[in-house]
Amino acid sequence: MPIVDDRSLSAIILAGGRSSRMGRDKAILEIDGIPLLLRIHNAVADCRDLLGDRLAAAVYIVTPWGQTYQPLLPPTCRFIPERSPHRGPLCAFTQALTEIDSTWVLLLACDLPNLSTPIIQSWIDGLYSVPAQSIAYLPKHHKGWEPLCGFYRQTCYHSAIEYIQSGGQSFQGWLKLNPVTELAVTDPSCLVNCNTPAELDEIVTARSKSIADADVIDLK
Ligand SMILES: Nc1nc2c(ncn2[C@@H]2O[C@H](COP(=O)(O)OP(=O)(O)OP(=O)(O)O)[C@@H](O)[C@H]2O)c(=O)[nH]1
Ligand SMILES: [Mg+2]
Repeated sequence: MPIVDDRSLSAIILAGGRSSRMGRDKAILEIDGIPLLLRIHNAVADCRDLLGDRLAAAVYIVTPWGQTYQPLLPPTCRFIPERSPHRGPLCAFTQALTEIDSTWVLLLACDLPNLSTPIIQSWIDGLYSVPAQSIAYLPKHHKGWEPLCGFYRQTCYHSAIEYIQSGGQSFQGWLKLNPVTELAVTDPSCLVNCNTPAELDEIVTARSKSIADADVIDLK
C-alpha cells in the first residue's frame, strides 16, 4: 500500500484475545454502561489529528468476531477479520498493517478503560518529533515497553514480518531488536488494563471514588 501522507495517523484496536484470565469476553464488559471496546474506540476516534478528513477510515478493529462487535460500534469503524485467530497480538497487528496506508498507527488493546481523548491527543502532539530511525513511540514500564498502547510507523511491517518468519512471537522480543523512542506518560494510571475480575473491580471502585471526590469538591 502506498504511504499517503507523512503526518497521517490511523488506529488499530486488537480484540481477538481469549480473555482467559477474565473468564468472559473483555471487549464487551461494561464500565458505566459502555463496553470496553466502544470506550477505547471512542477515545481514539474523537482525536482531531486522526487522518483528518479521512476520519471514516481511521479506526480498525482486528478480531475474528466482527459480527459480534459490529453492532456495538459506529458504522464508520472498519473491521479486519483475522486470518489466523489466536496467534497473538504481534501476528494480528502485522496482518492489520497490510491494510493501513497511513504513516503512523496507534496500536491499542481493547481493555484500556482510563485512556481518554485528551491524553491520546497530547501523545499525538509529541509524535512528529520522533527520530526518523525509531520504528515506534511507546510508553515504558519496569519490565519493558508497553506495546499495546502506543504508536508505530507503518514501515515497521517489514521488520515485524521478518521477526515472525524467524519464529518470533513476542512484542518485547521484536522491539528489543529495533530503535524505539519513549513516550513519557505523566499519569501511569491511564495505562491500566483489566485482565482479571479483581482488576476490573479495582478499576470500577477507583472510578466511583474519583467521581465522588469530584462531587465533594464541587459542593465546597
Ligand atoms: N486480534 C487479536 N488480538 C489479540 C490476540 N491476543 C491478544 N489480543 C488482544 O491483545 C490485547 C491484550 O491482550 P490481553 O490483555 O492479554 O488479553 P487476552 O489475551 O484476551 O487475555 P488473556 O487470555 O487473559 O491473556 C487485548 O485487546 C486482546 O484482545 C490475538 O491473537 N488476536
Ligand atoms: Mg491486558
